Amino acid sequence: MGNSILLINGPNLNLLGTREPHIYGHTTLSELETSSVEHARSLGAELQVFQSNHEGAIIDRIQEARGNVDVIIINPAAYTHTSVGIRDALAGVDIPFIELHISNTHTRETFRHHSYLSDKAVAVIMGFGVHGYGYAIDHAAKNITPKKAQA
Ligand SMILES: O=C(O)[C@@H]1C=C(O)[C@@H](O)[C@H](O)C1
Repeated sequence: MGNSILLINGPNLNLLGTREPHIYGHTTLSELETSSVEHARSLGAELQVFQSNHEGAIIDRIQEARGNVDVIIINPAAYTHTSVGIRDALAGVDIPFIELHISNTHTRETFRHHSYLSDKAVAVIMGFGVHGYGYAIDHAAKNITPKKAQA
């Protein structure tokens, strides 16, 4: 069996498809999650999906991943720019993660230019729209060796 991947989407991404489609596109969260699971499976990997509008719920889900997830792909959405807690949770579980954004945050408001996560991420993917999720899954499935395998 290939890598176990956890995909986490943060606040307001449950509105994908109708939320500012000129920025985030017309794909719904359900469509995105379904295609992501199928894409991971085609690469021999297993993908779990999670979305929450609540910082603590995201932190709890990250903590639950310790010992049973090989790679995390996270679009923290607005919490990218505010959350030390999510940063600390990712560091605490010691699971490699890819930070993902649908938009190129550096072309947007200045408050979106800083991320509390990027310096700890294996990689940051942004600006490719929802196609970025496929790119992240490709890398997570094919190019990241689980830490347990490194021991
Ligand atoms: O592009 C994205 O996926 C990110 C999504 C959000 O909801 C914003 O708060 C971030 O600033 C950007």
